[in-house]
Amino acid sequence: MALATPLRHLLAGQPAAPEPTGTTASLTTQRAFPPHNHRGRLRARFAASPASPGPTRDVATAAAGAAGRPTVLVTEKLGAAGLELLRSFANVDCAYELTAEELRAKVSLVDALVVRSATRVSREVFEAARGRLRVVGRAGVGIDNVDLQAATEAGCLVVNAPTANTVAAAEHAVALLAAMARNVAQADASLKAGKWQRSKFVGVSLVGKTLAIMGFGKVGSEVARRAKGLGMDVIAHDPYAPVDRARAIGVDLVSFDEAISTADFISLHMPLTPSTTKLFDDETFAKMTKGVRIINVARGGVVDEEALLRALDNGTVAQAALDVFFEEPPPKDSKLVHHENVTVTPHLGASTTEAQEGVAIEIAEAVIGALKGDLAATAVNAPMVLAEVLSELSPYIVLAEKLGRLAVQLVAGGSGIKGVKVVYSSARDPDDLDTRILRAMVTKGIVEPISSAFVNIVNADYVAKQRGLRVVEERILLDGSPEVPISSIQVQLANVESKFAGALSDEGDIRVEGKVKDGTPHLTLVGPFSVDVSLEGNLILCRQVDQPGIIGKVGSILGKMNLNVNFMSVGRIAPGKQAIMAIGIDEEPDKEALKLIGETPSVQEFVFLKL
Ligand SMILES: NC(=O)c1ccc[n+]([C@@H]2O[C@H](COP(=O)([O-])OP(=O)(O)OC[C@H]3O[C@@H](n4cnc5c(N)ncnc54)[C@H](O)[C@@H]3O)[C@@H](O)[C@H]2O)c1
Ligand SMILES: O=C(O)[C@H](O)COP(=O)(O)O
Repeated sequence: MALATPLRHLLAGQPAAPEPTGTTASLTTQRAFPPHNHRGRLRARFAASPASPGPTRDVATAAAGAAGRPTVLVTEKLGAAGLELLRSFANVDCAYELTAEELRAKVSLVDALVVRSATRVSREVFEAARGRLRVVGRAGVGIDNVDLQAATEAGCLVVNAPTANTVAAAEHAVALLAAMARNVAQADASLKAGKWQRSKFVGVSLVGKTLAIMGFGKVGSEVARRAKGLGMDVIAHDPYAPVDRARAIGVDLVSFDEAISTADFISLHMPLTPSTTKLFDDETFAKMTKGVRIINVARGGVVDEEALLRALDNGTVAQAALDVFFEEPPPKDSKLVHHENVTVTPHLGASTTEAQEGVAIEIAEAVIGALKGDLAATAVNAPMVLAEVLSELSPYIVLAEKLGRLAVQLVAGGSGIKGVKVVYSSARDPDDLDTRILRAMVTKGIVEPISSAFVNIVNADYVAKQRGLRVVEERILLDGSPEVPISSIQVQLANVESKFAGALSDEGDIRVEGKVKDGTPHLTLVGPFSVDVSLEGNLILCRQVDQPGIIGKVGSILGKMNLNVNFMSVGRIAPGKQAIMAIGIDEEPDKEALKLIGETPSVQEFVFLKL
C-alpha cells in the first residue's frame, strides 16, 4: 500500500506522464476558491508529529540514507552548527561570491539553495534550475532578494529564518541610535587621526525624546522595548500591527504623518515591498521636524537616498545612521556614505555570533524539513499547515490526487475541461477542516496526466489559474462524529464528454467519489454507480447489463493473461439493469487483453485507467 509517500509528494512534483490520446489540455475559465481563514491559526506553531518527525540529526540521516542524499548549495557564509546539520542530511556545496552566471550554472545541479541577503535569486535562476530546485532557504528575514512569484511558478518552496536575528537587529538599531546621538564613529575617527575635538562632538540626549518606530513587527517592537528603557517616548506607525501588542509595551500606534512629523528620532523597521519602496522621499522628509535623526536597519530601498542626501544638506535631517543601502555594497564614492552627519555599517544588523548560529540552525531545519516533504512553518510562498493536520489528512491527500487522476482519464478527446468541483462530505465544522492541500492534490491529479507541468502544494493554485482551470470546493455537512475528518471526497468535471459514458452523472458531469477505509483510499462511486475498489495499481471499468457470468468471463481473461486482480466490485442501478464492474489489477494489461475484454458479450464499454 502506497501511503508512506504523500507528504514528500506535496512538495516534490514528479515528472508528468505522457499526454494520453483522447484527453485534452484545453482547460477553461478561471479559478474560484473560497477563502480560508486558517492562516493565523496555522502559523502559531509547526509541531513535528510522529508521522512527520522533526529534523533531528538521527532522523535526518536516516531519511537521507533511505532516499539518496540531496544536494544543497550554500552561497553565503552560514553558522557552523547549521552547516553541520545540513551536512548530516545532504551533500553541501559551499560556493561564496558567485557571479549571477556561476549561480545559474550551478543551480540546476542542486535540490536546495541557501542564501543570505547578498545573493539575488532571480527569475533567471529559477529558469536555470529547470525544475530540480525544490527549496530556497533564506538564512534571515528579508526575502526581497528572492523572486517569490518566479519561485511559486517553478513550484519551488521558499523558507526563511524569521526569528533568530530579531534581537541582533534590534540591538544594532539601538547601538546606531546611541552612537549617532553621541557622534561615536566621528569622534573615534577624529581621535585616531590625532585630533582632540571635544567641542565639535557635543551630542544630543535620548531621554525624554520621541522615537517613532516605522514598522512595529518583530524588530520594531524589540527596539521599542529597549528605547523605553532608555527613557524615550515611543510611538509607532504600522497599518497592520495589533493595537494590543503596542499597548502592552506602552507604545501608541499613530498615523504615518503624525509619526514622522512629531518624532525627534525615526527608526525604520518595515519590509521592502512595492508599497514601501522609496517611501521616504522628498515629500516625506519635508513633513519631518527640522533636525530629526533617522536610523535604518531595515532595507536601503525604503529610502530615496538622493532625497535623504538633500534633507541632510538642507538640515531637515540632522543625522542619519544607516546599516542598509539601496545598492550593497554602495558605490565607493557614495556621498551619503561619506557625509559627515551619517554613520554607516555594512549591513551588520544580523551579524552577531549568536544570531548567525541561530539563523543557520533555523534555516537548516526548515530546508531539511522541506526536502523531506514536510511543509515548513516558515514557508513564505505556500500554505502553512500543522504537522498534525498533515498527518491526519495524509490518506485523504492520496485519495484526492487519485480521484483527480481518475477523473481526467475519463474525459473524451477534444471536449476540454470546463470546471472542477470538489465536494467534501464531513461531520466536522468547516472551520476545522483545512482543505487547501486536498484541493492542490486534486489539481495535481488532473493537470499532470495531461501536461508537462508538475504540480505541488506551492504552485497548484498558480498552475490551475494559468490553465484557466476553475476549481471550486463545496462542503456537505453530515450528522455524526467529527472524529473522522472526511467521509468522502467527490470530484466532478462539468460540461465534458466522457470516453466512458457510465461515469457521467444524471447532470452530465464526470463524477467519481472515494472514501478512506482502514487508511486506504477506495473508489466508491462512478457516475451514478456505487462500487468499492481499493485505489491501488490500475483499474478497469466495464459497463454491462447486469446478468450472471460476466464477472467470471472477464476474470478468466485476466487470469489467462497472468494479470493479478487485487480487487473487484460490481455496482448496479437495479437487478438486470445497467451495472459497472470495477477491477483493480496490479499490472498493466497489454492490448490483447484489453481487446478480449472489449469483445466479451454484454460488455457495452470499458476503460483502462492508471492510478
Ligand atoms: N539590517 C539587518 O541585518 C536586518 C536584520 C533583521 C531584519 N532586517 C529587516 O528589518 C525589517 C523588519 O524585520 P522584522 O523581522 O521585524 O519583520 P516583521 O515582518 O516582523 O515586521 C515588519 C513590520 O512592518 C510592517 N509594515 C509593512 N508595511 C508597512 C508600512 N507601509 N508602514 C509601516 N509598517 C509596515 C508589518 O506590518 C510588520 O509588522 C525587514 O525589512 C528585515 O529585512 C534587517
Ligand atoms: O533580513 C535579514 O535577515 C537581514 O537583513 C540580515 O541579512 P544577512 O543575512 O545578509 O545578514
